[in-house]
Amino acid sequence: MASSFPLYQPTHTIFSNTQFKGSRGGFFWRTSYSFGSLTENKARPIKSSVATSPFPLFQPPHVEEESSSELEPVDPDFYKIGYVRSMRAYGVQFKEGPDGFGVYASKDVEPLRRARLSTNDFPNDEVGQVIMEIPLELMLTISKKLPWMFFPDIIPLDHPIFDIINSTNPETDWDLRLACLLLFAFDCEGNFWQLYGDFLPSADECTNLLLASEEELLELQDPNLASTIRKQQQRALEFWQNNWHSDVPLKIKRLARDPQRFIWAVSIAQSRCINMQTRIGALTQEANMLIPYADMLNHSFEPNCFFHWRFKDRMLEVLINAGQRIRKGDEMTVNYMSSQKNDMYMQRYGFSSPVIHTNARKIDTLEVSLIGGLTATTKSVHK
Ligand SMILES: C[S@@+](CC[C@H](N)C(=O)[O-])C[C@H]1O[C@@H](n2cnc3c(N)ncnc32)[C@H](O)[C@@H]1O
Repeated sequence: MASSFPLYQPTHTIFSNTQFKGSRGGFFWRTSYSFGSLTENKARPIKSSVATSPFPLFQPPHVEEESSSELEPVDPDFYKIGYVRSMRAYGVQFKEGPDGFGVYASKDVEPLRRARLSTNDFPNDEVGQVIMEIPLELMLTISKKLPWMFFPDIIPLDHPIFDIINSTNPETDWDLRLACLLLFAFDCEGNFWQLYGDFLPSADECTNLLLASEEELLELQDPNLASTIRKQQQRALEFWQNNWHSDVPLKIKRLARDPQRFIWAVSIAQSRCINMQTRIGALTQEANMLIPYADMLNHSFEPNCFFHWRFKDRMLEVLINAGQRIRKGDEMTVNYMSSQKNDMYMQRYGFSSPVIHTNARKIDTLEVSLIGGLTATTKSVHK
């Protein structure tokens, strides 16, 4: 145990006022991302002014005139790496702004008259209501209950990371488990996450409070929250110390050579995990998932989008709420955790909102899962 271990100090954090006004009226504890900053965890490429050769099969959505100078279109490679693996994005662009990456409408969308629960029922002319489709193969998924399962099946049976994951409690240690999977995926030659990792927030960009220094925690207005975070930092550190000690084989060692790398992976898991019930064959199970592209959606208590798991072909789809009118340039948002307290948002995502809204529209929301992360919902709207 090394409780005095100095946690990673962000290089450019300005924290004197503890919490900062976010662009959506909420507050977050760090300054907004610095565009193009170089850090130990790879900086996220931003729009390059140099023309890139067009991708032969799919073109990233045409970059329209910016509605706000604050938003930077993301590097075309961000689309390409997903498109070649059957990710699809319709009528939206990914852009980088004050809250990091976000998803924005690239065209107006008129409201649908009625909601549908499955895009399998969608006639072609209504497919525009789906803004993203992400295949299971791209996700990092681990079941919440024993016997645990993960997908895709990237870990060889005899790999020691198996034992490390098996030593965890599936219900409470989902973040440690996902962090292990993520670090393993980064180490797998040719794995999609090696490429997608370039677009994840680095340690000094990620706003999850696990990455806060002691100095920063002392400035938090809520001492209980600070103490919760200290315990979580300690838990992650102890996990790394127990499993990444000097005798472990190189194939484990190289996944997280220092605790900062592991704690960064845990903070990515905490701030980007989506909980869903998935059905693979006859087996239905609750899973914690890192879902590329969908994890770029920012939060709103009045979201215009929601997630839907399409059982038939194992796709996550992101749909626009039926009845919702979208204007070109609007940000597409989901509700991360309805009915959760603000300190949970601060802890997990690094921002809080002055008001937690209940949705005023007449919507039935069936929450597939409520605990610990972005929640997949299916909705039906009353006429
Ligand atoms: C699931 S990620 C969303 C994508 C993220 N913006 C990015 O750049 O990767 C969650 C993180 O986005 C940011 N975020 C999402 N919604 C926000 C909001 N309403 N206000 C401020 N920050 C938000 C926070 O940094 C949060 O930890």
